[in-house]
Amino acid sequence: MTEPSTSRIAGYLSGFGNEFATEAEPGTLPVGQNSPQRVAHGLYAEQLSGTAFTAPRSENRRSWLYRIRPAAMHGSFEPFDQPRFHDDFLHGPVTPDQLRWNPSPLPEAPTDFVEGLFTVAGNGSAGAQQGVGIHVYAANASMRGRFFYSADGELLIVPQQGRLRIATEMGVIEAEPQEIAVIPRGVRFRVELPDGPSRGYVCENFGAQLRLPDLGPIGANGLANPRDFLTPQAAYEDAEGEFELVAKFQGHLWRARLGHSPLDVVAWHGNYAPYKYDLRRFNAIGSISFDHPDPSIFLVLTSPSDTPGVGNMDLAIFPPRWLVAQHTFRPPWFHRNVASEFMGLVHGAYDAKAEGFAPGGCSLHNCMTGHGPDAATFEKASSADLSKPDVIADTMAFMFETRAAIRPTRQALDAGHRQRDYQACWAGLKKHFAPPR
Ligand SMILES: O=C(O)Cc1cc(O)ccc1O
Ligand SMILES: [Fe+2]
Repeated sequence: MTEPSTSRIAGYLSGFGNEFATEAEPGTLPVGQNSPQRVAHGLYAEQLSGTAFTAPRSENRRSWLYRIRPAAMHGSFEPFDQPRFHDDFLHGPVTPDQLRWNPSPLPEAPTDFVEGLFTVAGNGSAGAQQGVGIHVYAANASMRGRFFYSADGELLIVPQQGRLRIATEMGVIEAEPQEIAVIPRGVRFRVELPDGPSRGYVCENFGAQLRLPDLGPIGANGLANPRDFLTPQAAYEDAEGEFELVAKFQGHLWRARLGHSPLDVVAWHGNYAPYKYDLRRFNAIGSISFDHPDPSIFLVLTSPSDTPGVGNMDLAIFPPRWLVAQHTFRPPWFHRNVASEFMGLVHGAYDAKAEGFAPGGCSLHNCMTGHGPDAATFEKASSADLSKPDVIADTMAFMFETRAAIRPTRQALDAGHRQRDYQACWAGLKKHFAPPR
């Protein structure tokens, strides 16, 4: 069986959540209607909804796909054995410890994206339509003859090492480290690894779809700007053969036989589609007077919960920036938060941790668990010369922040690459207290 390649890869369509219209063959999209008696070029029309039909117009997401064969055509599903990727967060012990992991080891045996997913933590469930699954992937092979979708949540993919070529039903996304890609719930795709061994993070969002946050007093521009979000143009493959469709459904993986490539959408229109965003485009806003601002200033995307202002899940990043605050401890302060924080490092070093937090690693600081700068960072920043600005260059850390506690999985707690001595990074903080006489 030869692997099909997408027939046409054009550029991207720009904007967040737009009503896009794109066709890989001219004259495919019906004019003035969605479902004509016969679709042009002998295609099938199919609607893919991402919100309830009756969701308010501002929230409503759906697309119309014009494809060679409908998505209904596949064999029956049977369990697919990949036990490292799941959403069983309820059975592991939940510790209030600060937790940190070294970068996930890259595999030696051939391992594709689906096989290389490893669930680290999460909360909520697909059934409850709230919470997140937090996974890392470490893979060295392109998916061959295999396609995947999650019916449980949209997938926010954060590559850390190696580019991803994500061929989806709606077109091809190429995402490199320092970019993110979001694949909506249900959209089928194949991940190819043009750089070989690759690693990254995935947040599977069971709640409301990610969106740009309101900007409040920041104004009409800033943080992540809508036009920097890129959605692929339609691209299709017309291939028959022995293929496999892997689905994540209610926390479990399933496989079904397919006699054709499901990436056979010749044209589509709508506002439910994958997208990518280059985190280096983020317009960081920070303190130009004093004090370190709350990390909400670094919000890229948010999945709202049913409580206004409280995210089911937020994506924040810590990009390169200048630090100029006066009479201020410039790095992140010591803190305990009501929200729970999973962090990863895509590139460089993170300003609160002098060592130990390596690119490809991750940390988890749960609700009300104390954390902050390590001892070396504290000593350095406490005596830094504030008459000069500091530049934080060559760095890209991120945080998945959730309202519910993030429950680590048993396999993550037991993993050889967990740093069992993580707390030691604060052990050297000296007692400086000198009471006034
Ligand atoms: O814990 C962390 O390092 C993340 C973080 C960064 C910051 O600048 C302020 C608060 C916060 O939780
Ligand atoms: Fe924090």
